[in-house]
Amino acid sequence: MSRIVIALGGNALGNSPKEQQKMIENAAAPLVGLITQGHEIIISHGSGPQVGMIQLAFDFASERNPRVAKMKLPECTAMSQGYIGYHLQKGIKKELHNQGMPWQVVTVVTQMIVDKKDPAFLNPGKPIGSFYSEQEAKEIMEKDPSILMKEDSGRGYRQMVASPKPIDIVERDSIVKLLDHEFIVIACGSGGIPVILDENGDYESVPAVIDKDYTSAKLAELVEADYLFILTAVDYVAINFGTPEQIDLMEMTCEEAKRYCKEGQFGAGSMRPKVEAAISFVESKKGRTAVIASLDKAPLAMIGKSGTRIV
Ligand SMILES: Nc1ncnc2c1ncn2[C@@H]1O[C@H](COP(=O)(O)OP(=O)(O)O)[C@@H](O)[C@H]1O
Ligand SMILES: NC(=O)OP(=O)(O)O
Repeated sequence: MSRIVIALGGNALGNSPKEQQKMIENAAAPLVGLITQGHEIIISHGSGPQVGMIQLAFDFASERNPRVAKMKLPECTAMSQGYIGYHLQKGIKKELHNQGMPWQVVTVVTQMIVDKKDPAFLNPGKPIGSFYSEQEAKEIMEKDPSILMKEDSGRGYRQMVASPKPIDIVERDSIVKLLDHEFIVIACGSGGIPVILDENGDYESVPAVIDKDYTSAKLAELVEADYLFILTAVDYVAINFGTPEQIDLMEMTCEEAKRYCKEGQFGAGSMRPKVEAAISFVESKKGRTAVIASLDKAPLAMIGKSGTRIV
C-alpha cells in the first residue's frame, strides 16, 4: 500500500463549472481505482484560472453595484477551495457509490504559512485568471496600474501576483487525523490560503497565490507520501518545448531535471514549479517518486504508461 498525493492543475480543470465537473468526472474513476488497489490518496488542486475569475467577477460587480464588496485574493482562494472541493467531493462520491464503496470524501479549507519576508512579495510571478492578447494586457495595465500582466508559456498574457513559498500547513494535524480515519482528503487547494503569524500568534492572510505544485510537494512530505502525481494539461514534460525540436521525456533524474531548469527549459510559473516541486519531494527521502502527467491520461500515468517520472 502506498500513500499518494495527487495534485490537479487549475488549467487542466477547464474554463467553466460545466467543463470542470466533466474533467473531474473523468478523473474520478482512476482516482477511486487507486483506492481499490489498496492505496491511500490525498488530493490537492490548483486554481490559478479560477482565483482570477472569482476576483474579476467581484471587481466587475462592485464597479456596477455598491452593495457588492471587492474580494481580496485570500478570500478568492478560499472560495476556489470550496468550489473545486465541492466538484471533487461530488465526482469522487458518485464514483465510490457506483463501485459500492463506503469511503467518505471531505475537503479541508487549508491555510498555508508563508514568510512575510519572502522575496516573491517584491516580484509577482504567479499567473492567475484568463489569457489575454498583448493589446488587451496593455489596456488592462493602463486602466489599473496596480495590475501586472506578463506572457505565460506562449499561451497569452495573464495577471501576475506574488507567490511566496509554502512553509507549513495550519490544518496539518486535522488532515493527518482524517487520513488515519480512512477519509479521502482534499486539502491545500489552490496552494492554500497564504497566512503569516502576527505578533499575537494569530494567523493573518496576505495578498498572494501560492503555487500548488510547491504546496503539494510540501503536503506530500508532511504526510509521508510515497508518490506525488502532478496532473496537468500536457502528457509529458518536454525539452525544447513548443519548438520543432521538442522532445517529450519519459523519465529524468533529479540531476537532469536541475540541469534543464538551469538551461531555462521549463516555463516560469507553469512547468518549472512542477519540476522543482518534484525534485524537492523526490530528494526529501529515499524511495520517493514524482510523476508529471496529463489529467486526461491519469489512468495510464498511474500504471507507468504515460507521463514523466522524476527519480
Ligand atoms: N518544458 C515544458 N514541457 C511541457 N509543458 C510546458 C513546458 N514549459 C511550459 N509548459 C507549459 O506548462 C503548462 C502547465 O503549467 P500550468 O498550465 O501552469 O499548469 P496547471 O494549471 O495545470 O497546474 C503546460 O500546459 C505547457 O503549456
Ligand atoms: N495555485 C496554483 O498554483 O494554481 P494553478 O495550478 O492553477 O496554477
